[in-house]
Amino acid sequence: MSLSGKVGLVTGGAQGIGRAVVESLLNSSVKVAVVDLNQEVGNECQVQLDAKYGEGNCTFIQCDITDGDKLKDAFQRTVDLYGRLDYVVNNAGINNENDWEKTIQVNLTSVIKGTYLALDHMSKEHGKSGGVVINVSSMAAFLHSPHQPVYTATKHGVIGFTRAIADASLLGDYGVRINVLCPAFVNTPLLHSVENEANMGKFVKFKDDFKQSMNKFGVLQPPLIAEGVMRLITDSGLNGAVMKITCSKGIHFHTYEPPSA
Ligand SMILES: NC(=O)C1=CN([C@@H]2O[C@H](COP(=O)(O)OP(=O)(O)OC[C@H]3O[C@@H](n4cnc5c(N)ncnc54)[C@H](O)[C@@H]3O)[C@@H](O)[C@H]2O)C=CC1
Ligand SMILES: CCCCCC(=O)/C=C/[C@H]1[C@H](O)CC(=O)[C@@H]1CCCCCCC(=O)O
Repeated sequence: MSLSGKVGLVTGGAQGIGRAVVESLLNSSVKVAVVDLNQEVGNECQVQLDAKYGEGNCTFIQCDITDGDKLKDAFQRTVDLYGRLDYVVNNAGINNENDWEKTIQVNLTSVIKGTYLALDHMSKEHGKSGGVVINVSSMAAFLHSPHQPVYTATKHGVIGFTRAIADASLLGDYGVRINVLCPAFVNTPLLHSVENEANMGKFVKFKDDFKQSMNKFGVLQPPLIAEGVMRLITDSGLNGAVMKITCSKGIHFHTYEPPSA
């Protein structure tokens, strides 16, 4: 399936999982907007991606996704620059049990806003030609973590929201497939935040337990997560899917029992 000529937007795309996703999209000839808070890492990312993939294929847009107006502008700038929008990956996330309200804003509220903005630009309801949204949750949504109660809550929320809006898209014939991705531990800068009291708050005292869990379950590399994202984009049968990625089982899907009367 050729993705050439398509346009993607990835939040938190300047490093970690988001950066790997951006590179997979560029490798498939998709033009990409890299939306990220971090100006310095974003500039560095732009220079490296221009050198590797050629200028004009991606653009870094500095944006705090918790600022609704700025997020709206980032979407509009992407469409103004590349003429359309086909794929949105709501990936940016933080781990901060101290400032837990911020964690809810970044990990859940902004994912909801990003999904609604994606629909504004892609839904047939608005005369657009459809697309795919992928929201990044975590295996923390399945294995409740004593180190991260609010992080865990946000990741549960992302799954609930995504499954419900995916059903709405199907019922309303929006032409947009909306899926959720739940990785286990991934080797990115986020994982190092487990050491910091500033991030973990009073739960920092459980950091050894957290590290034991990483040793037990293993740590994935970002390109495998990007492979999962590409599958969610290219498999036209997937809507409301909950993809899990773990060391033990690789890429697989969560199945839910059908509701009984
Ligand atoms: N690393 C891991 O073990 C796992 C990560 N995840 C999820 O994957 C996603 C990506 O995480 P990583 O790549 O590991 O993290 P990371 O910390 O390496 O990268 C996150 C990126 O998001 C950006 N960002 C943070 N707050 C932002 C804001 N307000 N506005 C715009 N950009 C912002 C950062 O500047 C950074 O470039 C997150 O949603 C995370 O919860 C899920 C499961 C495991
Ligand atoms: C320092 C914060 C990084 C947060 C990254 C993340 O989302 C981690 C999630 C783990 C959470 O801390 C505890 C968990 O349950 C999550 C990962 C669990 C991996 C289970 C793998 C199971 C399997 O291999 O079958």
